Amino acid sequence: MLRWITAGESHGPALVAVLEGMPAGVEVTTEDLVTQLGRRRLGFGRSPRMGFEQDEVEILGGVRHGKTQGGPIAVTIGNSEWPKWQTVMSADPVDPSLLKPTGRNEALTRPRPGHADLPGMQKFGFDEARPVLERASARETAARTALGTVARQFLQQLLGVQILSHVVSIGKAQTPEDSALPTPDDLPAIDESPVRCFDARGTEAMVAEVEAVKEAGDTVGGVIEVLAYGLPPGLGSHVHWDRRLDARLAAALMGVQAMKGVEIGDGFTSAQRWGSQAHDEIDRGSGPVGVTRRSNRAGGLEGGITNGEILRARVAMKPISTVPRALSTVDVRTGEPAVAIHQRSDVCAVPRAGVVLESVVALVLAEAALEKFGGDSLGETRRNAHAYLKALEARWEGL
Ligand SMILES: Cc1cc2nc3c(=O)[nH]c(=O)nc-3n(C[C@H](O)[C@H](O)[C@H](O)COP(=O)(O)O)c2cc1C
Ligand SMILES: C=C(O[C@@H]1CC(C(=O)O)=C[C@@H](OP(=O)(O)O)[C@H]1O)C(=O)O
Repeated sequence: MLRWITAGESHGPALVAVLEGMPAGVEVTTEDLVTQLGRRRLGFGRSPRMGFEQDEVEILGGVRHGKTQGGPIAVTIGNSEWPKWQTVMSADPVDPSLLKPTGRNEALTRPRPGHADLPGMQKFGFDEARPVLERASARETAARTALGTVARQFLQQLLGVQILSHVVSIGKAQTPEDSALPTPDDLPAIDESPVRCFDARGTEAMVAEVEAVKEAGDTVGGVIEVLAYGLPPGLGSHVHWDRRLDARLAAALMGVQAMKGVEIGDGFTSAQRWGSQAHDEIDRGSGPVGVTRRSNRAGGLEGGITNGEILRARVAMKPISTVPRALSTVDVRTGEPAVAIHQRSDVCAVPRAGVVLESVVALVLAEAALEKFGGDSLGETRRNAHAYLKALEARWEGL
């Protein structure tokens, strides 16, 4: 069983993350984490905070001399902005005279439509939004990105699995329909693109969209596609709803702040097709286990089980709810109409959300791989995986 948990607030001293159940012997370094966290800070439309805040990553446990040890892996990501927030976010009681109701101390009583502010205040009985937004904030995604990096390393070292993502659309600006699917060879191009879009035609239109939105004092969402190459058939299971890998991927993807829709493979388009045009016909072929598909409309999953094709999941991200041209709300202190809180925010976080989605997919796939193959060390898991793949191939011998 693989388990992951995070703690920490957006403006607290640090985020904390623990990954339990990773076998020993997986190569991972602080530098690997820094690389993925760096990708999360990039992208056109990002918040000013991404420009000045640093992710101060430290591996506190579970890794020694660049290899996992089999115990829980503990990571902290310090918030370099913490000194400015020490009083507001102090864990211990502070002298009330230090909490003058100005600047950072101002009570956040004008909840933002679309953020967790109002339902969080109602649920927990808070009279302002600070305690809600601190934990709802997508700052937390840095912690999942760090843990996802360990999962990504494991999958890569186990079976050469590669996980990547690209931006399919921002607002109405999209990658042309006939664009080829990006492959691991395209990774540098995707990472260097301002919107991490594979197709240059799409990139230009998307940059223009973000610029127009910014100019209008608005925000915009979009669609990101996550791809996993090199997965074997047989991860996940059809036998029960909570073992189905499509269900587990959807939960993990929707568990990322602001994600409002998940589509596996051709998902919604398939609902408009007839069956003969919706499925992936099977051939004997040169694939690693003796069969291939004529298409991949299912996105690599049938019956909640990987089928050996490329895994494809598309995720819809809503526009950021901290809209500069502030939206109408009610001040919960006075009951009067008001404009919602706004200090700063991302105009569009779609490009930088891609690495977060890749990371949660990596965690779910690593968990599914460990269920299938077991093992306390990478070597053992790998031996088990290779024996399984050999047996699948042997199925066709003499036929
Ligand atoms: C990478 C990333 C960056 C985000 N940046 C912001 C932001 O700057 N301002 C904001 O209001 N929401 C931002 N969000 C979205 C909020 O965290 C999210 O809308 C909020 O927690 C409410 O959750 P929900 O949208 O899932 O309902 C971001 C989300 C992600 C994934
Ligand atoms: C800090 C990060 O994202 C933050 C996510 C976020 C939100 O409401 O989700 C709001 C913004 O923070 P602030 O309100 O302090 O400007 C983003 O910058 C990060 O991703 O590291």
